[in-house]
Amino acid sequence: KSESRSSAGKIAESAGKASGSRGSAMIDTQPPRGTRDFFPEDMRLRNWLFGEFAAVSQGFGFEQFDAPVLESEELFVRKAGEEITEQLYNFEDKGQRRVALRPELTPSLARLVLQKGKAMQLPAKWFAIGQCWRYERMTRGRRREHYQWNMDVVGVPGVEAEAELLAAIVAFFERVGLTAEDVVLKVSNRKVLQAVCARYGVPDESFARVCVIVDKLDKMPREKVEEELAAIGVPPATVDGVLGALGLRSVEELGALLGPESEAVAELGRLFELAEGYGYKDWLSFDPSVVRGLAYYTGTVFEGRDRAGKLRAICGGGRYDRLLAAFGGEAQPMAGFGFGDAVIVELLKDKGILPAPAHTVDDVVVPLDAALRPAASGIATRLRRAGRRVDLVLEAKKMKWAFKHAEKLGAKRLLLVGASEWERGCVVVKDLAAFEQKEVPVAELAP
Ligand SMILES: CC(=O)Nc1cnc2ccccc2c1
Repeated sequence: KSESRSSAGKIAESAGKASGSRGSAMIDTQPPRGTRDFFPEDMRLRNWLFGEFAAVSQGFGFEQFDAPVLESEELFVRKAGEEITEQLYNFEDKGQRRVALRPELTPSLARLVLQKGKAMQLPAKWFAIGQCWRYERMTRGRRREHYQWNMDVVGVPGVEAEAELLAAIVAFFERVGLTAEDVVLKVSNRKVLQAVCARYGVPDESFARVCVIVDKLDKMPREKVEEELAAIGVPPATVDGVLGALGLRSVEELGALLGPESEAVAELGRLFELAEGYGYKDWLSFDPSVVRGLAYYTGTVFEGRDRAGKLRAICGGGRYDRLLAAFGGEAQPMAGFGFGDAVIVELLKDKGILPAPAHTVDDVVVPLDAALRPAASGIATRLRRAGRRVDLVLEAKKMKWAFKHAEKLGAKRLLLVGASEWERGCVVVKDLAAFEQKEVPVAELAP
């Protein structure tokens, strides 16, 4: 120990010479590119947001899970040209293993369900709040990490699962003060595209890629989308048919196009009927242009958007019944959504309803002389055991300083431990809200 200390001492000493009074040359204090630090005031907002996510999830009877942010790369290797897999934050670790920082939580959920196997109690309703990563070229300058709230239902084949998930999203928006005038949940079903593709003879194995490409329609010019579709063998006539279906304006029109026995029509109709029952129908809008960019969706798809159309999707999700099979497991119906921590904050800011949670404590305790510090520490312990948030002043301070300090902290009470009162087994309690001051026996301190 002393050996390494002295060598560290030597390094510090030599560096000291190099850069004057400071120990060594200043490190770069910024976080890695595309990532964020959470100072206490940022952490208070994040804890508030995650608290709302968790409260809604628990209100719906969902159980929380988590998995490592580091996963085997194979979980995310999909051949559908998704942005999320093209920007995988992947590398080879020191054991020559191909690993990746998770870009989403759903594959980890699937892995846990497969790991649990027969022991899974179905239906399962699980939620998670986890950091997800992507590696974007510097050019875009976009963030490389965000936190995502996920809720998923495993083992329910009917759209009752999606209806429940949409209800949870609406419950969240209502909790944070947003209304159906601010936000719309756009709903569609990939079986629309599937039926149209089948009608035009698009091979099944191209379906996921078609969805990923068509999802880019609102992000790039139509010609570019047509080019990408042609590049995977979807001829222009088919592109017109496919894109035509995305322009439908009602479930009725959809029925006319796909016929009354279409599964998509039945599922969407049932979903809107359930939405009516929940009481959130006003939040929904059938929008066949909603495809979502994840390859594994197989049925219902949805996304939350600000009605002003200023922001990117707030959240998104859908049904993905084939993911477990794709991982070599027994197929189970699954549906879920992801809800990022970035766009929602933008929206709340725009609406002027972003909370600013303050740091506060209940009590400030200060010994009025050094000899009474042990007594003051005991007072703090007593109050903390009673559940009070206590700021114990750790250095010798005058009353005036303590008073200002307590005011700054927004404390409810200032407790002064002074010699004469202590001899009587009391402390002075200043009630900072009622501007009252009284002498209180220690035993009566915890309110
Ligand atoms: C608006 C935003 O920060 N989006 C974002 C940021 N980081 C990510 C990281 C992985 C996957 C998706 C991501 C999405």
